[in-house]
Amino acid sequence: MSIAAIIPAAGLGLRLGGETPKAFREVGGDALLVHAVRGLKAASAADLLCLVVAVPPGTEDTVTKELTPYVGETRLLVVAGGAERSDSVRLALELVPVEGIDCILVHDAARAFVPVDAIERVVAAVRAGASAVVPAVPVTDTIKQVGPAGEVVATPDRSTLVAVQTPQGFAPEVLRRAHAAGVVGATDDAMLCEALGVTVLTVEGSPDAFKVTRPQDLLLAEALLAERRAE
Ligand SMILES: Nc1ccn([C@@H]2O[C@H](COP(=O)(O)OP(=O)(O)OP(=O)(O)O)[C@@H](O)[C@H]2O)c(=O)n1
Ligand SMILES: C[C@](O)(CO)[C@H](O)COP(=O)(O)O
Repeated sequence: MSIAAIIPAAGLGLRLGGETPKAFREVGGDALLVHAVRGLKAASAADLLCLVVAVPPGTEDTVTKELTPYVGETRLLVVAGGAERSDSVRLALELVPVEGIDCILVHDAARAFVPVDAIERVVAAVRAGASAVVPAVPVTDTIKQVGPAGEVVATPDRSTLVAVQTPQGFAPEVLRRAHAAGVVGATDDAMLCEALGVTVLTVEGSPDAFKVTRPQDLLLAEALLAERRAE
């Protein structure tokens, strides 16, 4: 059995700013999307049967050409993404083969620097029988729940909170059912599974799997990459 991976990379990156869609912004001379593909390939090697990337409409051919040198034997499919992240994942999921896959990973292009061992923990947990797996890290801020006027309503116990990252891993049948259910407003794929009553398991994530979201995240990404290249 093999792995399939979906990379939602169709976002505009409005919080990051700039003219170029976020997945195509470069760090250390390569696009975030290229870094994300390299990470998945490094973690799953020959096991990665198929990679489906959702991109801004109109960029499919360019992205196919740019990613082909990085995928080796893995089958690469590039599809136009949708209005929301979950639409992009759903459109990509439609292209994932049904036969021969025991784990589907969904991985943000924006979390381009996730370490190989974090990816491997997700895959191992799915292969050990979990239906849905998310990498998680402890929350370092105090989190407040607020009301409509910004007033604090509650302070959840921080020891019960985690921040979740990608890649998120799924048993293929569960991810397909979750996306078919038509839930709107989900900000990750695990949330769609939770809506079905599926138990979502957490495994240890990594601070390096931060999501490039705002301009200062690019500075962090450059520093992280320079450190890795110096090792
Ligand atoms: N319609 C969308 C929106 C987001 N994404 C992808 O989902 C991941 C996480 O989304 P986020 O970091 O929020 O990216 P953007 O939507 O691009 O950011 P912003 O909200 O600042 O515009 C990114 O890899 C992004 O490209 C996508 O494929 N399709
Ligand atoms: C999927 C995700 O990266 C998990 O933390 C996150 O939910 C994406 O959220 P965004 O606001 O669309 O970046």
